[in-house]
Amino acid sequence: MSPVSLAQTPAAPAAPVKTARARDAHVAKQLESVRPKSSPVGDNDDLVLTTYPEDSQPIPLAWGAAAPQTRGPVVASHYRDGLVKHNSIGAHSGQYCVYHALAVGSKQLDPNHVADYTNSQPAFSVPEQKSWYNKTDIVAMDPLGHLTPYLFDEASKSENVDIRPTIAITKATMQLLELKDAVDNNRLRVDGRVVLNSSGDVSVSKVAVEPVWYLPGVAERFGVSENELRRALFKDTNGMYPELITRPDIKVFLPPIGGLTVYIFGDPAFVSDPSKKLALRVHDECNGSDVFGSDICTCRPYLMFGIEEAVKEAQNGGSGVVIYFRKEGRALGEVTKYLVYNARKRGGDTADEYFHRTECIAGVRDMRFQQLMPDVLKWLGITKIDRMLSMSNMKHDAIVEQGIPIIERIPIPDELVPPDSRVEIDAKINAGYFTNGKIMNQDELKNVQGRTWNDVV
Ligand SMILES: Nc1nc2c(ncn2[C@@H]2O[C@H](COP(=O)(O)OP(=O)(O)OP(=O)(O)O)[C@@H](O)[C@H]2O)c(=O)[nH]1
Ligand SMILES: [Zn+2]
Repeated sequence: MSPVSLAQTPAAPAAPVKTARARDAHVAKQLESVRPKSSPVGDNDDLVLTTYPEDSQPIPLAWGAAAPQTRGPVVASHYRDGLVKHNSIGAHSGQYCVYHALAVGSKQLDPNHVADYTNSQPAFSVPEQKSWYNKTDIVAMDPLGHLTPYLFDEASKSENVDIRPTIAITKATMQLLELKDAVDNNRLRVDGRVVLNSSGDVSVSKVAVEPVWYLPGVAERFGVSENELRRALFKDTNGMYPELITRPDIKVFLPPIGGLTVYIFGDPAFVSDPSKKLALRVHDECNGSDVFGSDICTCRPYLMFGIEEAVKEAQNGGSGVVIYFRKEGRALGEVTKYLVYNARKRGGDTADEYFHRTECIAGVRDMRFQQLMPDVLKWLGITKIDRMLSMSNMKHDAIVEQGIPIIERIPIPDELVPPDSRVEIDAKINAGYFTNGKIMNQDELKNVQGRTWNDVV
């Protein structure tokens, strides 16, 4: 197998190849040098390990350009003519790209399947924003990702490439026991518009977003150079994406990570209307609590409180937004989180040691890095947040740093803090989370104790 060495990385893109026919011959010749000659897993003559600028003719993609057609589509797929024409590194659908590969590999999916998007168009419109058309406001999602089948259908056909949406917009009715309880106990009223009936069914508009990173912009948010970011992404994923190194001309990367979902209560048009009040909860995934009700943290109760407050804001003539990010266990994953739980329960679960236990195992206490989170707020056209349903200083600072003021911060009410999660909440408050109550010192935190294994069993 001929190795693809970093030394082959060209300093700058070569002059473009003129005609399609000449280009194809040129590409075939160039790609010969990077084809594996033999492989322990069989005949791989048709595989290309990576591409180089001089082999390629990417479809133009000018991130932040002033109009959709000058901006151009995000093209990641190597199928059809995509090998030569792709303008993005990585594959669609975040972490689910691997399932796509399994479907193709197990011959259940034709890789050249052409999607039929009939009737899949957005169920409501998100008003176009200035932030969609500059290089700095939005760097972690494609602001045109919901419009691709309509804006770039022609390009998809004429260029013979796969251009896929990365955003989808729909509507639903939500049924949650906590919302029924809120109606039963007169915290929410039935208005037939937002709260539909006495069962507490709620009308919601929602948006699913897959990650699309503009690498220079992401690097800037993290205060590193684009090259440092590319090298880290390449090396730390054990070389999963050689084009991060071999294609400095390609600026967009579809990372294999979870996306986000926006839940909007009330009229979606009000979200970007500064004359209407906005309540917002930004929530990071905690499957154990959010779905399965573990009482070791405040996640589900704060999420439910956030939804209830968002619904109230919508009923009061404003709107409410809840954004759910797939960043399980502070983006460390559930395995790390459970290892930390064990270490906490075996080591005396006190609030003064709460973050230290995660640091011991993961090396850091948190990998959520909220710097990219505000992009979706800008995409929605949010210019201020009247009521922020979060105590997190990291979320607060990231939003304010991106120029969106937060008028009021609302902590989780004490009565909603579950039995075993006092440790978490007091440790967080000591570490800088917002509170209207007492901030304990390190000594006092030693006395805030969670369950031990003996209590759990
Ligand atoms: N690694 C680790 N993650 C945890 C632990 N407890 C909760 N989490 C994760 O921490 C994150 C909590 O996110 P959010 O519910 O958005 O809350 P927050 O950012 O801490 O702050 P608030 O907005 O004030 O609730 C989720 O990703 C949880 O899965 C823990 O002990 N260890
Ligand atoms: Zn949790």
